[in-house]
Amino acid sequence: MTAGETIRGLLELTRPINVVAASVLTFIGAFVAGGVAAEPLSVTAAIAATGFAVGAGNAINDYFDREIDRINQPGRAIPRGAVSPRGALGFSLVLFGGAVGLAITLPAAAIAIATINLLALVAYTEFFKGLPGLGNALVAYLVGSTFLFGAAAVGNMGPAVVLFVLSAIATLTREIIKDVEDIAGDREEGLNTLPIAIGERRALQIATGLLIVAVIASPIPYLLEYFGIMYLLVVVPADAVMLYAAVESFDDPTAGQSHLKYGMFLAALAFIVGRAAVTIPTGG
Ligand SMILES: CC(C)=CCC/C(C)=C/CC/C(C)=C/CC/C(C)=C/COC[C@H](O)COP(=O)(O)O
Ligand SMILES: CC(C)=CCC/C(C)=C/CC/C(C)=C/CC/C(C)=C/COP(=O)(O)OP(=O)(O)O
Ligand SMILES: [Mg+2]
Repeated sequence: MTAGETIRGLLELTRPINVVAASVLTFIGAFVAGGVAAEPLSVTAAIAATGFAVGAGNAINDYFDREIDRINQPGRAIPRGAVSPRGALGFSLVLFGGAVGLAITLPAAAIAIATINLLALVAYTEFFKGLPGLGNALVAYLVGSTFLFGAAAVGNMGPAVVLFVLSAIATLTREIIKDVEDIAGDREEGLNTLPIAIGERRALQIATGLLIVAVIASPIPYLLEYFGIMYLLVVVPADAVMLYAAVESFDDPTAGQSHLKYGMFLAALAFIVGRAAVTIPTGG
C-alpha cells in the first residue's frame, strides 16, 4: 500500500461530503439565529468542531464496522486494506481531539451539545446501532443537532429548533432505508436493526410515514416567518425529491437512500435561500 493510497483511505474514512454537509448545517444554525456577523470566531470554531466530529464519527464507525463492511461495503478503506484498523482508530481519536479543542472555546450550551454528541458518536456503533430504531434515532438526533450547535454558538437557539426537527425526521427516514440496504451484513453480524426486527416492508412503511410528517411540517419555518417565500420555492421541490426517493426505496433501497440524500441537501439549500431573502429581525 503506497503512502498516497493510505492518505486517500484516511480521507475516505471521514466521508468528506458528510463533513462538509454537516458543517454547512452548523453554519445554517448560526445563520438563521442571526449571529454570524456578531460572532464570527465562535461560528468558525463551531463549524470546524462539527467537521472534526463528523470525520471522527465516520472513521470510528468504519473501525467498529470493519467486519460488517467486508460483506456490505468491501470497497471501503479498511476492508480493502488501504487503512489498518488500528490506523483508523488512531486517526478518529486525533479528529475527536480536534473537535474537543475547538468546542471548549464555545458558549456553555454549545459545549453541552458537543459533549453529548461526541459521547454519542463513540457509543453509536458499539451500543446503539444494533437496537431496532434506536441507532437510527441517534444518528437522526446527531444530524439535527448541528443546527442547534450553530445556533448555540451565537446564543439564539429558537429558530434552529424547527430545523432540528425537520432534518432529524428526514435523517431517521434515510437511516431506516439504509438499514434495509445493509440487511444482509447486519443479519450476518447479529444486529437487530429495524428491518430485521419487523421486516423490510414494514420498516419502509414507517420510514415513508415519518417523511410524510416532515414534508407536511416543512412550511412551518415560512409560517413562523423565519424564512421568506424563496424558502417555499426551494423546499417544495426538495420535498418532492425526498418523497419520490422514499417510494423508490421499496424497489431499490440503494437508489432510494442516495436520492433521499440529494433531496435533503436541496432542503438545506432552501434553509439558506429562505433566510438570506428575509430581513425580518431575529429576536434576542
Ligand atoms: C422535510 C425537510 C425540509 C427536511 C430537512 C432535511 C435536511 C436539511 C436534512 C439535513 C441532512 C444532511 C444534509 C445531513 C448532512 C450529512 C450527514 C452528516 C449525514 C449523516 O450521516 C450518517 C449516514 O448514515 C452516513 O451514511 P452516508 O451518508 O451513506 O455516508
Ligand atoms: C455538532 C457536533 C459537535 C457533532 C455533529 C455530529 C454529527 C452531525 C454526526 C452526523 C452523523 C454521523 C457522522 C454519525 C457517525 C456514525 C455513522 C456514519 C452512522 C451511520 O453509519 P452506519 O449505520 O454504520 O451505516 P454506513 O456505515 O453504511 O453508512
Ligand atoms: Mg458503518
